[in-house]
Amino acid sequence: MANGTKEKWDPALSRLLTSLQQAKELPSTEEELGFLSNLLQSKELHALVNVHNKIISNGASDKFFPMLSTSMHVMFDVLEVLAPKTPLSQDCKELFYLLQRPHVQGLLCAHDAIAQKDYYPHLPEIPVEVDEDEETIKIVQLVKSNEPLGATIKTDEETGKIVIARVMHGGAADRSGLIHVGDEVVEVNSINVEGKTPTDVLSILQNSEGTITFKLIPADGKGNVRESKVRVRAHFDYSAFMDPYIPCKEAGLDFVKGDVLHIVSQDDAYWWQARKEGDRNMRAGLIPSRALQERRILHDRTQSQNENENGLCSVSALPVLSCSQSPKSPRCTSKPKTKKIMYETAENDDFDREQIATYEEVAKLYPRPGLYRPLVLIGAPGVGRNELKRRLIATNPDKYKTPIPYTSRSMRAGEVNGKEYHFVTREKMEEDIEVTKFIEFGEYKGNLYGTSAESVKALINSNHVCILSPHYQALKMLRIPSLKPYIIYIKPPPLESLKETRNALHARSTFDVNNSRGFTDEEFNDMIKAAARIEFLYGHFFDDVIVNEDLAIAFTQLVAAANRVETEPTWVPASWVQ
Ligand SMILES: Nc1ncnc2c1ncn2[C@@H]1O[C@H](COP(=O)(O)OP(=O)(O)OP(=O)(O)O)[C@@H](O)[C@H]1O
Repeated sequence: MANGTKEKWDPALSRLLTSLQQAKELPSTEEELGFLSNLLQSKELHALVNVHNKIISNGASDKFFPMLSTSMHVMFDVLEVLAPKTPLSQDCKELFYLLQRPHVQGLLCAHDAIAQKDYYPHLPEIPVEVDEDEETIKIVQLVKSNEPLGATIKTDEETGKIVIARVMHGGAADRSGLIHVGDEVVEVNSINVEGKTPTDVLSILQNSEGTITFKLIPADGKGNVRESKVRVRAHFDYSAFMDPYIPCKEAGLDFVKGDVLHIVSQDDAYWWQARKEGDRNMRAGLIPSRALQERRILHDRTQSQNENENGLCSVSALPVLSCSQSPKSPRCTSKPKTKKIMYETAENDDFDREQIATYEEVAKLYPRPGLYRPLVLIGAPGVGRNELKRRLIATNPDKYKTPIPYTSRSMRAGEVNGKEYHFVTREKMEEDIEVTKFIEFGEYKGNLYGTSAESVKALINSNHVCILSPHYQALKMLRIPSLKPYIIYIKPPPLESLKETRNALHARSTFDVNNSRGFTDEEFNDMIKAAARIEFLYGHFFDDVIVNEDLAIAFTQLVAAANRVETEPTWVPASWVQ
C-alpha cells in the first residue's frame, strides 16, 4: 500500500480494493485498473471518506442533532436587532462586525447545508451500459404524521408513469434525502401504481396509516439542490385555495401584496418554492413563477379588454374616482386650496398600469453614516401629508428639509429668490419639464410650479433628511437607486371617523392656521376613493403605512418611522444595494 497502513483504512475502501484485485480477470485494461487502484489508495479520497463518515455518524447521533438549519436567517435577524444598538455598545458593534465577515457567514452557510443534509455526494451517472431490464429500485419508508409529505406527483407525459414532480424544500420528503424529482413511483404500500392517476395515488396515501413505503426507480441526475438566496417582494395577493391550476393546493403558500418571500427554488418554470421571510416553518410552499403570473395577468387583461367592447378601460378592476378629471386638474376638490401645485399628469399616466407587476427582487439595506434616505409621504389629497410633514420638520428644522419649489410666476414684494420659490422663466421651466428634471409639476392660474429632482439630490448631498409629500404619480421618478426613498403611505381612517376627526373644531387649525381647511362630504368621499385607488396601484411600493385618524398618534408613528429608517435595515429593490 502506497500511503499509510491498511488497518486505518475505511472498511468500505479496503473492500473495494480487495474486489479490485479479484476483478483482474474481468475484461478491462491495465490502465483502467491502475487508475482505480491509485484512486482508491489516494490520501485525498481517504480524507474525504473520513469526513463523510464523521458527518454521517454525527448526524445519526442525537448528541449532534442540529438545533436549527437556518442559522443564516438567525444571523440576519441578529444583524437587524444589533444595527440600531451599535452606537450604544462596543460589544454590539463587534458582534455586528463579526457577523458580517465572509468567514463567519461561510461557516454558518456550511452549518446549514449540513443541517439540511445537503452533503451527500452528487455522483455522476454510471458511464457503463446498464441492462435495461435491471433497474435499481429504492425503497423509502416515511412515517406519516400531521405534516404533509412535501412532494407532488404527476403522470410523465412520455412514459405515462407516475413520477415525483417536485420536492418541497425543508419538507418531510426533502429531509429524508431519499426522494428526488423525476423518481418513478412503482409501488406505494405494496400497491402497484402502474396505470393509476395521480389522484388514485393520492387517495392511497390519504388512506394509509403509520409508515408509508414507496418503491421508487431513481431518476437520473438527481441530487439535493441548494436553496437559492433570492428574496422578492410580491406585487399581488395570492391564495392557493382560489387557484384552480396549482398542482396541489395543500402545498401552496398564500401571501399578500407587499410580503417579502424567500424563493428557495426556481427549478420549475411555472411553480416556484418559497417561504415567507422570517417564517421559521422549514417547509417551503408553491407559488406561481414570474413567468406564469405574467401570463395570467396578460390573459386577464385580454379578457377584460374583450369584455369591455368600447375599450375605454384596460384595467377593469381599478377602483375609479367618481369625478371626471381633466389633464390640467386631476384633483377632485371643488374648493381652491392653499397649495398651488396642480398636476399635469392625467389619469392614464398611472405608470404601473401597463407594467406587469409580479415580483420584485429585494435585498436588505443597512443604515450607515452618510446615508440620508428621503421620506416620501404618499396619500390621497387632503389626507394630512403636509400637516404631518410640517410637524416633523418642526421637530428638527436643521435635519429635516423639504425642497424649495420652482415657479414661473413673477416674484412678489418681500419674496426672496430661493426662499419661498426658485423663480425662473416659463421657457426655462418648460425646457426642464421636457427633459424630465421635475419629479412633479403643474399649472395654476397660468403659472407653472414644480419640484426638481436636483433639489432633492442637493438636500441629500448636504446631509439632510429630505421630506416630500408629492402627488402619488411622482413615485415613478422618486423610486430610483440614487435617491433610495422610504415611502410612507398616509391612509385615511374609515369615512365616519374621517369626518369626525376633520370636522372637530380643534382639528381645523391643528398646527398652522394658514394651512387649515375644512372638507365637504363630497370631498371626504373622494378622499376615500382616491385612497383605494392609490393602494391598488402603488400598494406594493409602500415601506410603511400610517392611518391618519388621531393626528397625535399618526405623528408619533411618523417620528418612529423616521427613526427606524436611520437605525434599522429595510427591504429595498435589490438593484439599490449592488
Ligand atoms: N388627523 C387629523 N385630524 C384632523 N385634521 C387633520 C388631520 N390630519 C390633517 N388634518 C387637517 O386636514 C387638512 C388637510 O391636511 P393637509 O393639507 O396636510 O393634506 P394633504 O394630504 O397635504 O393634502 P393636499 O396635498 O391636498 O394639501 C388640514 O387642515 C389639516 O390640519
